[in-house]
Formats: sequence, C-alpha cells, structure tokens
Amino acid sequence: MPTELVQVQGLAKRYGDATVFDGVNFTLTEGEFVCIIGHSGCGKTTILNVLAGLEQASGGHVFMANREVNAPGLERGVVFQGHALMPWLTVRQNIAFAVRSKWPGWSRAEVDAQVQKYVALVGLTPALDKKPSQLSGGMKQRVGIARAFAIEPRMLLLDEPFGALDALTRGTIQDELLKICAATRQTVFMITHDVDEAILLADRILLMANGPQARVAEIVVNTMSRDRQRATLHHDPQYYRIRNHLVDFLVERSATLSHGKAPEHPPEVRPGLAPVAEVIPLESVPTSLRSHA
Ligand SMILES: Nc1ncnc2c1ncn2[C@@H]1O[C@H](COP(=O)(O)OP(=O)(O)OP(=O)(O)O)[C@@H](O)[C@H]1O
Repeated sequence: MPTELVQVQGLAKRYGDATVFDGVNFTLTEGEFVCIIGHSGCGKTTILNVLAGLEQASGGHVFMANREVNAPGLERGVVFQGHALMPWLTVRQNIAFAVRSKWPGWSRAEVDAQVQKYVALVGLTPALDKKPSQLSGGMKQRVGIARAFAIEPRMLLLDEPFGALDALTRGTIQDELLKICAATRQTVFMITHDVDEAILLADRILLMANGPQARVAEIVVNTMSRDRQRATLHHDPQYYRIRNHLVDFLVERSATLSHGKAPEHPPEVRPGLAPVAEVIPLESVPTSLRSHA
C-alpha cells in the first residue's frame, strides 16, 4: 500500500494586497514522480521553495512524513536550472561535500564510494576529477543531479532542471533520470514547461491555473505504463489524449480559472483512457442496453 509522504494544505503566498496563489492542496505519495505545469508567474517555484524549506508561505502548511516543513533539510534534495556547483571544487569534491554533510561520521573511503556510485549513474565517471569550468552545460546539470541523488533524499525537488539544455542532451538526461528513479523508487516533485517531458516522466501532473489567486486546478493521472520510453511514447494513442488535455488546459482553461475560480481540492482526471465507445464496439453491446435516442 503506497504511503502518503507529503501533504500540502491550503498553501498561499501574498505580497501585500497581491495574492499569487491560495488554496493550493495536493499530496505526494512515496515513490511517485509528480510534475507541475502552469504559466509563468503562477507560483510554481515559490511552491517548490516552500517544499524545500527555503521560503515561507503566507498561509497553509506543508507536512513531510508527518512533520511540518519550515526549514531546509537533507531529507530533501534540490536541483535548480543553474547547476550551483562550487567552481573551485572538482566533480568528486562537489558531491563529496554534500555526502559528508549528510553522513559526517563516514570515512573517506565510504564517502568516495557513494560519490563514485552516483557519478557512474549519470555517466560521468571520466569527469570525476574535472572542475565545473571544464564541463559542458549538460554535464554540469548531471553533476547537480548526481549530487542531489547522492544524499539519498526522501524527496527530490527539481526546478526546470533541463530548461537550459539543448533538445538532444535534454532527452539523454531525461532517460537517465527515469532509469535512476525506477532503480531507487525516488519521490520527485518537478517543475517543467514542457508537456512532453511531463508525460514522459510523471505519474501525475498538477495543472496550475493562472494567477492572481492561482491554484492547482486539476491533477492528471498518467495512465500510460511506467516503462514508457521517449522513443516510442508517441506510438501510444493515450499519449495524444493526455497531450491534448494538457495543451488545452494551458491554452484555454488556465486563464479562465484565475482569480480563485479553480477548486481548492483539485479533481483527478484520466484523459489518457479511451472513451467507452472506443473500448466497447457498439455491435457488442446488447440491443436492450443501447440508447434508443
Ligand atoms: N518580492 C516580490 N514582490 C511581489 N511579487 C513577487 C515577489 N517575488 C515574486 N513575486 C511574484 O510571485 C509570482 C510567482 O513567482 P514564481 O517564480 O513562483 O512563479 P513561477 O510559476 O515559478 O514562474 P516561472 O515559470 O516564470 O518560473 C510571480 O508572479 C512574481 O511576480
């Protein structure tokens, strides 16, 4: 039975008279990958920062494993769009620094083994002793991901981690992330602007309405199988139904639901599932049960 790891209850953020969002409610289950999408400025980064304990909300609560989150902690790992590596340290030293802060009692060898394990997972073993200035943007972002995973957080928070990467690199790192998440059953909360990325990675997608008074308006359950692959995703008819639903929300519905018009408790929807008419051919339905309209 999956456990509820995080509860976000009635979260709000105000600046003076301006309410960016309010009535934001959702939960995260242990081991699930959740993406949040919504227009620029609706408050996604603020929500992620509150989950990270880096920012205080104006109202509401976040609980993780039944404890209120109000400060940063090593049970939560964060990866931002900019990699935020220490430029004077090598890849090995950057990650070792994080590992040592989580497990201060570990020996040098234990720390190094942990570093090497996660560097290998993102395919960067040859770059272990390089400094960030010697790495490409994609490689730096991989180091950031390895560093976040290396502290084995209960929840990983990703703020558009691939936003600055070219499409090819982005695709490769998405695949790596999927593989690591499948292997570690990592709980992930990720912001993205890319609907295809959300469908590839997420088990559930939170759709956020526009501000002011933005809210999570709806939760889309990804009904495609969890072993979906980037290369074959588009062969599944569910993919188009989900994609159309997300794009329709972003283009049409998100604006009409601003000013607190979205429900405080968002419904879960499964747009990927085939309409009944597609699943049961009319001929197979007994005549007595058919509509006579
Ligand atoms: N100090 C401030 N005073 C007033 N408004 C602020 C302040 N800081 C942030 N905001 C507003 O809060 C809103 C939410 O910002 P946030 O970065 O969380 O949005 P976002 O959805 O992550 O946007 P993006 O997708 O562009 O990153 C924005 O509309 C921003 O203008």
